[in-house]
Amino acid sequence: MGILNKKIVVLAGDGIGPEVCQEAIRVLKAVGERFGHEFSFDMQLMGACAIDATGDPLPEATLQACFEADAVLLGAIGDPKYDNNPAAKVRPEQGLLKLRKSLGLFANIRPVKAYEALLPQSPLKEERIKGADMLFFRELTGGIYFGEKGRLADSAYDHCTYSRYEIARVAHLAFQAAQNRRRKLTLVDKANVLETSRLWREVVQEVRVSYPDVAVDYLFVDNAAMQLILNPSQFDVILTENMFGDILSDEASVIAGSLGMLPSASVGEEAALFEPIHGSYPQAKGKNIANPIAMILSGAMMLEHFGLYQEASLVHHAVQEALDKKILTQDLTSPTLAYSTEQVGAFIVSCVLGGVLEGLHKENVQVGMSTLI
Ligand SMILES: NC(=O)C1=CN([C@@H]2O[C@H](COP(=O)(O)OP(=O)(O)OC[C@H]3O[C@@H](n4cnc5c(N)ncnc54)[C@H](O)[C@@H]3O)[C@@H](O)[C@H]2O)C=CC1
Ligand SMILES: CC(C)CC(=O)C(=O)O
Ligand SMILES: [Mg+2]
Repeated sequence: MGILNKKIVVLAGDGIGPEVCQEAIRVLKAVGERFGHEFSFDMQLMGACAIDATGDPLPEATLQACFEADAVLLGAIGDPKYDNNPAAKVRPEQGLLKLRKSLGLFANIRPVKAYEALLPQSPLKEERIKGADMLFFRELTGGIYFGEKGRLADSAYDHCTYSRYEIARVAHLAFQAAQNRRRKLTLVDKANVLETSRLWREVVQEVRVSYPDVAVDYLFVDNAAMQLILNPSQFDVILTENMFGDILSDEASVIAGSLGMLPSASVGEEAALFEPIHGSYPQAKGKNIANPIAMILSGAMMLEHFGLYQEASLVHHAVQEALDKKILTQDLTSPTLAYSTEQVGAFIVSCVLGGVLEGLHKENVQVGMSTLI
């Protein structure tokens, strides 16, 4: 891969969003410096900060910039003044959902693994989580988050709908990823109760015919929530609908050691967006304590999306170095031993600038994304 010139829109958002974005940008600039790539970063408003500035959680200028970008980096959005006000009509999360829909980001890919260096920190028993390495494919633009919703006199409703097309397109991506991994796919649903889940099973049974080398199993979501903690190593690729994927991947972050460790890529036919799976963690806003690694690894997923596998691998090695040397924020260690958000970012930058390139993967090791989009 030669030298690249990429236009990246950054939606830092709310709470800890700007702090973790700053560290990811530093790391990406270090990658640019090391390899000669030109990354430009265009900061745009989305979320509560956009409501404050314009009244709109996703201003037209932001959406336009995202359409024109090579990729979008998103920190997090959300603010307690909306969370604690059920009557609010305009909310930061509406901006995020509209952005996902407008950019057609139908698949949210969330890798989860148990890092050897963090095993002792986990509240889960080491022997249970050791070696766990899974990849969530969460459908991102359908289901209950996007169905018709409303209030009647004394009740409220949120409709959940899925079409065959919506299920099949994300299922194909998940099967292709499984082919590049350990060739196992688990569909998580609630097909014993929900009609939409029965459609998911039907469509996945059709799609699987094209991937005879991938073993498929089916789990009800309640059982899956338990199996994730009991025996996470049984999972390779987990395919599921929007809300189940949202919930289960936060649960799975306990296996990785912290919600601040999990990155994600949201992809569609035309666009790609990279964001940590966590929210705006408002309690930590401005305190320089948030873990920036989920955001930095989201940047690494963006590098893979650009085909920059060696560069992404260098970032992964730099993160590994931080974990091995215990350069950790307070979610992963005791407050007295903890490093700040900026210190963790600075350490990872120094590893990117000084790390050995020999032996780094030149192919995609994380997700096989080049084959996906
Ligand atoms: N994609 C997004 O922008 C998302 C936004 N939200 C919004 O974020 C706001 C807060 O939501 P919560 O439910 O509190 O979820 P959250 O993900 O912001 O935080 C939950 C807990 O996870 C831990 N945590 C999260 N990120 C961390 C990090 N980088 N480093 C260390 N620890 C971290 C903290 O213990 C925190 O209390 C809400 O307004 C919500 O709507 C929630 C999830 C995703
Ligand atoms: C607004 C929410 C759907 C965001 C969230 O929790 C997520 O995408 O993980
Ligand atoms: Mg979530």
